Formats: sequence, C-alpha cells, structure tokens
Amino acid sequence: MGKRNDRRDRVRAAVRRLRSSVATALGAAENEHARVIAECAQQEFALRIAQAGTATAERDPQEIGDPADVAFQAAMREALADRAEIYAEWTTEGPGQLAQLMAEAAPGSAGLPWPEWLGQVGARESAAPPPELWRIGTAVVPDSPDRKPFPAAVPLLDEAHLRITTDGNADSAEALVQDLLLRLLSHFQPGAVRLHVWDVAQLTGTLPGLYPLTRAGLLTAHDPTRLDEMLDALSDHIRRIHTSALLGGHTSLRALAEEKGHRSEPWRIGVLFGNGEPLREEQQQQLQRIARSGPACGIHLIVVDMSLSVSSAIESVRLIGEDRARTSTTGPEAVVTLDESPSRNEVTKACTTIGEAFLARRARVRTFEDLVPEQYWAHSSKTGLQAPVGFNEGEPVWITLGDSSPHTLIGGPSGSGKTNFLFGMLGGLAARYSPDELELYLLDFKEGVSFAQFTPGKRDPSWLPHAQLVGVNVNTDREFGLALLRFLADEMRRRAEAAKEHEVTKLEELRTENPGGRWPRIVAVIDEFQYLFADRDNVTAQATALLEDVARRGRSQGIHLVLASQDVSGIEAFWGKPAIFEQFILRIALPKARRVLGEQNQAAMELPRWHAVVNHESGVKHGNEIARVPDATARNTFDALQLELWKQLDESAAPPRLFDGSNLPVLSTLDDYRQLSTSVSTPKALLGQIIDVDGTAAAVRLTRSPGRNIAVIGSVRVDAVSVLGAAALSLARQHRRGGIRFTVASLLDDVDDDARHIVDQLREKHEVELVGLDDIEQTLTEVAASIDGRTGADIPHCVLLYAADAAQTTLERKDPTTRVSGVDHLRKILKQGPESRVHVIGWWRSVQRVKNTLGMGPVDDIGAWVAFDVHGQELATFAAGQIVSWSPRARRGLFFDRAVHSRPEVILPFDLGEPQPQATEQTGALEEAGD
Ligand SMILES: Nc1ncnc2c1ncn2[C@@H]1O[C@H](COP(=O)(O)OP(=O)(O)OP(=O)(O)O)[C@@H](O)[C@H]1O
Repeated sequence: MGKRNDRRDRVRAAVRRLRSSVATALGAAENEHARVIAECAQQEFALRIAQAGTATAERDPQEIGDPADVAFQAAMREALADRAEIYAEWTTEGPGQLAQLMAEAAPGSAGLPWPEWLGQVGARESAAPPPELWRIGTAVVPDSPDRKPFPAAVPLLDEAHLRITTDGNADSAEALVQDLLLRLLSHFQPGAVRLHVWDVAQLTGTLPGLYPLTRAGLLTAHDPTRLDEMLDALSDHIRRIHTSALLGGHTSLRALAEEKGHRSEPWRIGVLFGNGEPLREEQQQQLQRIARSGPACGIHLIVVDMSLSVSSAIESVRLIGEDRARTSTTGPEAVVTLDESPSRNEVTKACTTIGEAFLARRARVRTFEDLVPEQYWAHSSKTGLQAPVGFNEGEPVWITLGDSSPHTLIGGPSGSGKTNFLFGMLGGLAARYSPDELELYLLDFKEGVSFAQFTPGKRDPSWLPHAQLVGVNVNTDREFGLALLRFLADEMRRRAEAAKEHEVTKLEELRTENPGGRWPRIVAVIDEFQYLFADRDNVTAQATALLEDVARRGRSQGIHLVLASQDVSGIEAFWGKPAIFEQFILRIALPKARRVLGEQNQAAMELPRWHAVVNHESGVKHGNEIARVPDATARNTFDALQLELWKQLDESAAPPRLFDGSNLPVLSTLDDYRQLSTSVSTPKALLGQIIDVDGTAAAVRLTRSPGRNIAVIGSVRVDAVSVLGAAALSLARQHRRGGIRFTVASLLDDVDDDARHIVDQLREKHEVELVGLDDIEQTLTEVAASIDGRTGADIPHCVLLYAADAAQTTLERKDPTTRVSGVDHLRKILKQGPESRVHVIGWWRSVQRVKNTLGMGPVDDIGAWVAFDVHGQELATFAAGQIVSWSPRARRGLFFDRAVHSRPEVILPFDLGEPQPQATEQTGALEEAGD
C-alpha cells in the first residue's frame, strides 16, 4: 500500500510540476504577447507621429492617439528625444551663428532695425562691395525643439533678383518691398541706388512713402500701360554699360569696381507688381533678358506675383499670411515673420531727406579735387586706364582707355578748353596709376608752354612723375612728332616681341605671364596734332604711316594715343584714311567742336561753356555723355596734385626729358657729351642734337679713312660756330691731355671771339695753334707737308676753319716758285689727311664756296656736313645725288653723314654758352672727362 501511495504522490507531484511549467509557459507567452502588442502600438504611434510631424503631434496629440495611452506617450517621448538629438547642434549654435553672420553680411541699414538708421543719409561709396544680405524679418523653425528665432535676409545687389508671391494680400508684399528698398537707399550715398517701379494695377499709390524720391529722379514710376517703356529703359542701360564702362573687358560692374576702386553706374532696381497673369510674350522675353544680363550691369529685379525664370540667381519669398513668409534663403522649414514697417510718415520723411541730399549733391560744384582719388597710385592698368574727366549732375563721367577704346580724339575750337580738359584727364590718371603702371609722353604743338609745367622749372622744381618726355614749342619741329610716333612704333614692336616670347599677343596677357616685368601702359598726348600734317611733304607722309601703325596695333600693346585739335576737319591723314580714324573710338567734343562726333551728332553745338561730350562709341549719338569739366589749369589744381605726386618719388627718380623747340640744347649738360670718355679708339665729333625722343647727339666718327672731314655750310654765324665749337670740344674730351692737336683758323673778324672762346677751353688740355688770315697759307702748307711724314703713331690733328671761304682769295695765290697754292694744300689735307688722322672741320658760307675749295672733282672729301640756311636742292651733290627736301628754318640744320645716313636729318645746334661768362664752366666739363 505504502508503495502505491508513494507512486501516486510522485505522479501528482509530477503533474503539479507539469501544470506549473505549463502555467509558467503560458504566462510567459501571454506576457510576450502583451509586450509585442504594446510595442506594436508604440511603433504605430511612432509611424503616425513621423507622418504628422513631431511638432504637430506635440501640438495636437489627440489627432494621433490617446494622450493617456502609455504606448503613445512612449512613442512621443522617443520622437522628442530623437528630434532633440538631431537638432542638438543647431539648437546650441545655429541661431547664434546666423545672427553673427548676419551682422557681418548685412551691416548698417542692411541689417539693423530701422529706428537705428531711417532718416539718415547713407555715407557708403558705391565702389565698396555692397552688403551680401538685406534683412527682411525674423525666422523660426517651427519643428525645432527649441524655437530660437534668427534673422532672415535675402541677397540682392550684385547677387540676385527677388521674386515675391503673395497670398492675395498685396499690402504685405508692398510693405516688404518698401522696407527692403529703404534699406538699400539708406545704405549708400544718395544716387547710388535708382528705382524703377511699375504696377500693373495702379497708376499711383504703389509704394507711396517712396514718392518724394521721384522729384530727385531717384525713383521713376512707370505707367501701368507702359511696361515697355520701363523694360526699354533698363535694356538701354544694359546696352550702354556694356559699350562704355565694361568696354575694358570686365565682365561686371562689380569686377570693375573691385579692380578700379570706383563704380561709375548706380544700381538700378526694377520693381514690378503683377497680378499673377502672364505678361505678353515679348514683354516676358524682354524681362527675362534683363534678368539674365542685368546683374552684371548692377540691374536687379524685384517682381511681385509675376513669373520669372532664368539661369541667373533668383531668391523667392512666399507670403503665407499674417506677415509671415517662407523664403528660398531660409528654406521651407523656416517661417519668417516680416519686420514691422516704419510708419508712412517716417518713410516719407526719410525719402524726402534722401531726395534732397541727392539734389544737393548733384548741385554742388565739383572741382578738380573731385577728379582725384583719396589714395594715390592704388590702381592697376593691366586691363586698361580709367579716370573721371568731369561731372554730370554731380556724378563723375569716366573715360576708358583700353583694348576696346584704345585711342582718343579731342576736338574744340581755340579757347574751348581742350588743354584744360587734358590737364583734368591727366590729373585723374596720374593720381590713380603709379609711374610703373602709366607712362606719359606729352607733346604740345601749340605756341605757348602749358606742357612745360610737367617738367621742373625755376619756380616749381616738381615734375609729373609719369612724364617721360615733354615737348613744347614744337610747331616748327614737326620731326619731333615724327620722332615720338617712331618711338611708339618701336616700343610697340618691342612689346609684341616680348609677348610672342611668352606665347601671348596682348599686353594684358603679357603682364599675366610676366608678372615681374615692368609693362606700363603708355599714353601719348599730342595737343594741336594737326601741325604734324601741316604740309604735303615727307614729314606728313611718314607721320601718316606711323600714325596708322600705332593706331592700329597700339591697342593690344597698351599704347594709347590722345590727339587734340582745334579743327580735325582739315586733317587729310584722318579723313583720307578711315583705318586711322576708326581706331579713335573715344571722342571728346568741346563746345562747337566740328566733326569729332558723328555727322548726325550735333551735341557739341549745344554744349554750354566748360562742358564736353564724352563718347565711347566713335561719336554715335547714343554714346553721348555730357560732362561739366572742372577747371584744371587754375592755381592749386593740377600743379598742387603734381607736387603731391612728385613728393612720392624717391631721390633717384629722373625728371622727364624736355624738348623745348624755343631753346637750344646745352652741350655741357647733354648726356651724350657728358658720357664721352678718353677710352674710345675712334673719337666722334658731336655737331648738334638730333630731334628724337632721347635727345641723342648728332655725331660723326672721325675714322682713319678718306672723306672723314666735316663741312658746315651756310651763312648764319651763330649756328656755324656752334657746330665747330661743339665738334672741337667733344673731340678734346675724348683725348688724354695732349692727346690731340688743334689748329684753329679764325679767318673773319666776326668769328674771332667765337674761335678764341673755344681755343681757351681747348688749351686747358691740349696744344692749340690759333691762326688768322695772314698765317693761314703758311699753316696749311705746313699741315699739308706734315701729312707725308706722319705715321700711325702720331697724335690726331684737327684743323678747325672758321669761315674757310673768307681765305679763298688768299689761298688761291700760287707760290711763285712751286706754283702750288694754299687751296692746293687744303685740298691735299682734305683728301689725304684723314688717313693720317688729320681732319678738317670747316665752315663755308655757301654751297658754292665749298665747291670752290674742292675744285672740279667730286665732293667725296667732305664725308659729313651740316647745312643751315641752304635750300634742299642745292645740297643734292653733297647727298649722293638724292633729292633733298628741306626748307631752311631758324636755328635748325640739316645733317648728313655719308658713312651712316641714307637721307639727311634735322638737328639743333648746341648752346655752347656765351664766349666770356660761361668759359669757366665749360672748361670744367672738359677737364673732368679728360683726366
Ligand atoms: N572747365 C573750365 N573751367 C574754367 N575755366 C576753364 C575751363 N576750361 C578752360 N578754362 C579756361 O579757358 C581758357 C582756355 O582754355 P584752354 O587753354 O584749355 O583752351 P584750348 O581749347 O586749349 O584753347 P587754345 O587752343 O586756344 O589754347 C583758359 O584760360 C582756361 O583757364
């Protein structure tokens, strides 16, 4: 029994255990089931929360589930935690960072609340880069855990257009536009921002607070029926800016302003209020075109309820009611609450102030000082040169010299202010570009010395640092103009070659390739340049050819011509050669200037005094810009600027070379004379100065070969003795003490002083024999005799004959025993002397008299000559038979050296100083070189 009971108990226990296990298993399954169900519910809620958005679920939990439901509560907790984690970085840093960025990107009226600036007139120059952002309101991201507000702004000037769409409530849009425009208008100096407003629905009444700007011309309200007018006006501005300010190759006004430090055009904002209806096809297309090319020209659009879609940047603001908006800058998540607007009264007052300030600014008298920037020499001439030359309604009018407008033609009758205009223009350029960026070559064919001011004078030691060469009183020395053109042509070639070496073609590219090189732009100014083409002669022909070359090819090598004239109509070189004229794209017409502008363009005829038409389009009417030109020649204008600029130079800077046609070059100060030294094997006789850009001396090398004698031909004593003196002094300077012998024959009473003056100086270092008419025959006999016995080791012997022909009769007498005359001796010296280092430098008073001396044979024994008052045709024999076209003129000689010249050239005799007072100084110069 006991056993059975025991077994039963064990069975029961086992069953109990089984039951308990089953119950446990069942309980666990139930629990698991409940857990899964709860989790499912939570996930269901999470899904719904995600679908509705955490913020909505937080706001309206009952829309998603039972707020008391633990699963919902859990799902909500998780969603909030996730959101907090996602936003963590933004929440801690985002709004602060944005506020900081805004302060930088939207300074002053661009970002500050209006009470801080409204009513004040902006002071910023338009040359400074505009603010990147313009504030419109305060944004929040409603879905963020901690809805910290941050400033909302839009880009505009030089950045983007703006498209606003309304919810049907036009008032908010108008307020938004008005507030934005006020920010723009108040930021810059009045005039820097101009408004064009069109409203499809209203004739007046749009933006009423801004209306005071209309009187000042800062706002133009366009009739609802005349949208075309506004679109045309904006298109015209774009076209004009492309053909004027952007001529220099810049892609935008902004790029130009960054490089040049000035902005010649205001920003123009076209504001268009539409009604959601599409525009006419052609209007829409024109609007799109403006939107496309406007920003480069400072033209931006703000369109309200109108479609606008172009590739250029457009920001959008979508108004969503209650002064709230979503914007493309802040993104769809943020809601912007627009800033509160100032009262109408405050807006009107502020706009009145701006308008009046603009009118006052326009009316103020602009002076030369306004042409000059605050900071000197801050600009680069790489892409071109720009400077203001006058003012239009108080705003500067600029000229551009660059690849697209390389050369300038300035016209105006006498007294109309051409010279003054040039001074203003040069002042503006010289102050902007350093001498390493700009070099000036200045030539004045007018009588008078206005350009002499650019060189150091007795009263004013300053000079214009950019000036390399200044030519004044050159109206009879047309060759000087030729020399300048020749120099420019050579420089042009030099630059072209350098460019080629760097495998480029233009100066601008060369400067990029060779940044260390010095490649300034060159501006060559020729006032009254018509003198250059005054006669139908060789000079005119050469000048025309050179001018054509420089005008055509100078543009790419940074060489710019500025030609001014009283009357260009008579200049055949221009009218007969359109290829030249067409290169002068920039035309400046002063009052009553004829033919400088296009035939149909009569603007110059109506110009008031001291005004100019500036035209960058070859004189075509629509290129006219009228400028009032300030006085640049009165005291304390250009002269004061020159002094300031001059002070910037260091001590090593050299003044420009002055060519003054009314003065003769002084031998003792001439570089070519000063640099003569005793180290040369073949000395050269300096005879005068060539008319060239460097002021080179006309020199004849006295080699040991036949014909190396020099004749001075002509009756003018001062000129002849100058040549003889200069030749002797320069030879003396190239020999050691006693290294050359001189025989000086003074054969006319009139030249005694001159000869003695030279002899005194020569005797400082050398052996000199001075003879007169009585001794000449004997002297020549001895010199002729000496030739036979001379060897190569003998020192050179120079025979100076002052008025050789005056001794002709004396010399013609034959020696009764030998039947040889003095003339025979002289001929022998001329023929055989040079090989033995005996050279004759003589003055004959006419061509015939030289021939008398030389006899019937050829004239080869005179290898070089200088003729003064002798007509060209008489000189043919001495110039290898070629026709010499030369009309004698005072103080100018014609120089020909058979050994080097193909045709004669004009020279100026030297100023050797007065015979008595200057003697010591001259001597000093000679001593210094020889010993
Ligand atoms: N913008 C100006 N404002 C005031 N005075 C001026 C202005 N332009 C020129 N003048 C004055 O008018 C006079 C003539 O000017 P300027 O010498 O420049 O004329 P021009 O056309 O070069 O004449 P010309 O060929 O006869 O020399 C000068 O006395 C000059 O000071």
